[in-house]
Amino acid sequence: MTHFDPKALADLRRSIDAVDDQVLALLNRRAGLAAEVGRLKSEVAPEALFHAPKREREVLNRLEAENPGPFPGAAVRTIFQEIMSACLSLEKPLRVAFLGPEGTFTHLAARHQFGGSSQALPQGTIQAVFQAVERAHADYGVVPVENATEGAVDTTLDAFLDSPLRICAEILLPVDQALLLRPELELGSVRRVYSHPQALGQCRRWLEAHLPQADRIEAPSTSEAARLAREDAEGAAVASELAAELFGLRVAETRIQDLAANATRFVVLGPKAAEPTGRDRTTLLAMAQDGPGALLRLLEPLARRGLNLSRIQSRPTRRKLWEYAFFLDVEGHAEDPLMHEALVELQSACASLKVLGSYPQAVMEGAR
Ligand SMILES: O=C(O)C(=O)C[C@]1(C(=O)O)C=C[C@@H](O)C=C1
Repeated sequence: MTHFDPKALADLRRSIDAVDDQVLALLNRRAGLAAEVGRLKSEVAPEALFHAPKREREVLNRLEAENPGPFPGAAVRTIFQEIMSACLSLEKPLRVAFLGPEGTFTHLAARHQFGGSSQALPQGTIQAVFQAVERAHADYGVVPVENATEGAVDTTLDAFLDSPLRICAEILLPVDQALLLRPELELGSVRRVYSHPQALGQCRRWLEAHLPQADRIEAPSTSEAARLAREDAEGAAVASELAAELFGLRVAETRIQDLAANATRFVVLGPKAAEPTGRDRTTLLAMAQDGPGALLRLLEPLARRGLNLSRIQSRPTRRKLWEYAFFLDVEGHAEDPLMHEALVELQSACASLKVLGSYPQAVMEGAR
């Protein structure tokens, strides 16, 4: 065994301190430059959104590609996302509405996309997130749209039917559900399990096996479920580990979802369309014309051009009996020539067609 040398450790830590001082000085120099960018922008358009997602993507891609290591590439992205979020807060803080309360998976997704220095505006419902952006109380909104186990989030799809908002980004996050209990409570004494219906669905088998005696009680969000469990002497919640921390609960079991690789896809509602990146996705909202072959006429213009349809979902329009709206996710950007051609053709094949947005395809966090 080698001899532990406390002096060598102290020396190394002193060297780390010196490097940290340099990192801090450089961060402040960077913040000064960003503040100058902010002043420049406010001279041109004081009311404009200062957030520049394309520039952020370029910065992250360049730094990750040029990173010689040993500093981990994924950490380069996370840290520089935070640095840019902090720099932007000096220019003009970004207001981000999301399905709250704080601690939901949607909150995690919003932080992942916009960093911790953005202003978090938790909303009670998915509809309220849409309204916050529509009324310009928020610059962006983050809502869940699809889960790997449970499928579509119908409330989000329905909100698009009545909203002028567009999708400007998507976020893909692994979702690990945990069973949270009051610190003194044992699993056998639980009588009620609170959670969002989607989360209860994701953990159906685990709950049947381990808590057959408990009633399932639906809550508007996983964090709200954690708050309810905190107030119920015989209650538990299915929520994130972050919610346990925020609401003073104990994590009785982690990763209780039926599908180990559970993930949720979120979309970002925003004011501006995203520019093409070469690896994009387009979401369309189409009302098919009534009559035989209507769905075929919707798909054919895409298939003929080899455009990959990654998802199709239908929802009743609630305007007319048996009338359906189709949500289509197609790989590519609306400005790509082939996609553009297909959209023109689709326009005449549908009763109505709306491009909900073209945006960069998300890569699962931690899988870059
Ligand atoms: O380059 C800009 O436009 C900036 O505002 C600077 C900066 C940055 O910190 O690098 C900050 C926020 C933007 O979203 C993009 C980049």
